[in-house]
Amino acid sequence: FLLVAVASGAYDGAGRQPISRRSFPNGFVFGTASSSYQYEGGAMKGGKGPSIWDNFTHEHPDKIVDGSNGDVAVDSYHLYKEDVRLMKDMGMDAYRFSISWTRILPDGTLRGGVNKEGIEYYNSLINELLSRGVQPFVTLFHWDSPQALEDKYGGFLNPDIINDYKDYAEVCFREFGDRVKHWITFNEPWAFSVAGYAMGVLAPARCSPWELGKCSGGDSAREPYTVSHHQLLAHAAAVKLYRKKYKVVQKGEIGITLVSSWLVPFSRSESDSDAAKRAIDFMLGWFMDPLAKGDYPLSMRRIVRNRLPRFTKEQSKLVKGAFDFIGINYYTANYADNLPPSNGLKSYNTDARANLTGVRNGAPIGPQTSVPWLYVYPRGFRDLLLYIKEKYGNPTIYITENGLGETTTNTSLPLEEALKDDARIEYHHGHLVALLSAIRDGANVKGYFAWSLLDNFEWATGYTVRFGLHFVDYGDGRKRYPKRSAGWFKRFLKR
Ligand SMILES: OC[C@@H]1[C@@H](O)[C@H](O)[C@@H](O)c2nnnn21
Repeated sequence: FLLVAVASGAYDGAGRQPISRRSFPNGFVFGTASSSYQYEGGAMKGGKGPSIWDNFTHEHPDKIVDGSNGDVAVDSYHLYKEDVRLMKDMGMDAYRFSISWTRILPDGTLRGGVNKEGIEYYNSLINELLSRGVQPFVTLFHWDSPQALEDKYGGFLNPDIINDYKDYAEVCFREFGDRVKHWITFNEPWAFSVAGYAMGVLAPARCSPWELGKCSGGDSAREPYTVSHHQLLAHAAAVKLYRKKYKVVQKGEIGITLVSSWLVPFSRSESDSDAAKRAIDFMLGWFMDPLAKGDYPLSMRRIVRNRLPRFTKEQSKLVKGAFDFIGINYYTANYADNLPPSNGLKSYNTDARANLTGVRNGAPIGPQTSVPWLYVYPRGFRDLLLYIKEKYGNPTIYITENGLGETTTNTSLPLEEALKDDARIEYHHGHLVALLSAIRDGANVKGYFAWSLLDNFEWATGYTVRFGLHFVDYGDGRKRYPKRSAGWFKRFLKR
């Protein structure tokens, strides 16, 4: 068996369970993932309008660990052909990237005009992918909403954005839908709402004054719920449009990407078990319940009460079933420790009454990493996927992100050292084994995208955290160098 495994290239000689593309069902899609603000650069080039991330990084460089921004990022705006070559060289089947709303509609609205250079850039990228046999999976919104709409009516705080988002989506369906067959409307509405409006640490950095972001404006008790509600309604409007006007001819599929950690009760007590259930409702159920059942989870209704928006009958029908697939981003797991009800200040951050921690009595839930929130816990990947299977009727799933980052402030590390990312190989191997186990137990997963093809702009930690299968030399023209993990994937993907 070992000889066969070695011969097939599956066994990488490191004592790991042999696994390769051939372990997965026929037609299973392997890819890498990226996003426009983190990769493209060309932030003011080619007719692109400013996004809230251009505004946030330039107005508040102090809120980014290294004071950096995505003006150039990893310059995929100019180097995308090299990127496609790298993913092809690994043997990847697909590439998940996002379109910048303001590269298509610079002031966010159709009335403001379509930017032809933006259309041209994405046509070039899509055509380059297809010419190399790589399928495009396109995310329409990965947090970089138009600054003009923020200024005009408060962005996602205002229901007006639903129509502007639908118009933007239609331009993309019309211009690219003949070649793009997999659409993701939103990336992680949870992260956009919580980091942007409850904690206030990511754009547009709104929150109650006592919260982490020490924001100048916002309300952590209400705005996260309003913004999530509008993302769900905008998502449903785009799905309805795609199904009504484009799906029959273009024959593509459309879904949404959600993120969830796996939550393990801190103790065997019933209160901690309930805390874990509440915590997953407040992170995943917030979106999966409306999409699968037409309303928010009962646990949220009971706690958040009149701060939680209501769906009209019409809206509930629009949202329920508004997906052909669900994208799942999985990275890590936490213990959930019950918190007693408090009469203190209200905030999304405390509503679930669950203290989330990676450590229990001094022992981490899994190996810690140099990224504070990321503990390695592949078991949670399997458990989360089987939880979704049981609770939500086994929807079709793509794993749209899974990956390991490391914090590297030491810029003088020799290049050959920087390429030795055995921990990343271990991480992906462990999670692919867990994924295979969930699939063998019936989870309906059709693909897996590693985050990320390249090191890139990691939001509030700027360029100090690297998630790439390829090292990017920020000191030398953003040159790309395959790390050991790229070589591992090449062997794993060999047909
Ligand atoms: O932090 C690493 C990555 C980010 O770079 C992605 O933009 C985001 O979709 C995400 N969600 N969870 N983890 N991630």
